[in-house]
Amino acid sequence: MSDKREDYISWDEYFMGVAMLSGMRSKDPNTQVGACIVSPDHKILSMGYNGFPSGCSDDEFPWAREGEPLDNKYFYTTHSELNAILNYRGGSLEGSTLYVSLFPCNECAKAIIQSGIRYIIYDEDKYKNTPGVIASKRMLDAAGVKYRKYEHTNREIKMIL
Ligand SMILES: O=c1[nH]c(=O)n([C@H]2C[C@H](O)[C@@H](COP(=O)(O)O)O2)cc1CO
Ligand SMILES: [Zn+2]
Repeated sequence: MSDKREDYISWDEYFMGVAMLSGMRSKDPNTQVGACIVSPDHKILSMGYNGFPSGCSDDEFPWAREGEPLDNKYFYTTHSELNAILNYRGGSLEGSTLYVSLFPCNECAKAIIQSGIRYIIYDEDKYKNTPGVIASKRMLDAAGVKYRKYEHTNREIKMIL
């Protein structure tokens, strides 16, 4: 008879939890996105969140959503998924799974496909009606990258840090 704990978190809760924790590092005042890439044997390979590239100061580059292209964030932010892919220095991401708190855009979809990620588990899909996300799904479908929505369990996790 085993004395194993029964209320441990599931793989999905674990990896989406890590993705969400990573997103908490984002300085974006409007949307914080986190990503976690996992190997087929459940090992975390990489993590990322949305932010400016190294050397581009969060205090000097703009976080605005509006204004001239050079004066808002969109030219400058690296998306969480791309950061997670680029943060991986170990070799191949072939066959891996991406947990991400927001459905990947078309630019990230290209990087996901080309890096060999085969599965996506996403939480929010708040830009689903935008051309970027429609194009993303079109490419992911064509390339055979599977995606599914994360199912919330409503488990509350409290950490005192
Ligand atoms: O897939 C994504 N991954 C990702 O990290 N982002 C980032 C870029 C921006 O910093 C922010 C989106 O900003 P906003 O929601 O204010 O337009 O989220 C945005 C997307 C778009 O789907
Ligand atoms: Zn993106």
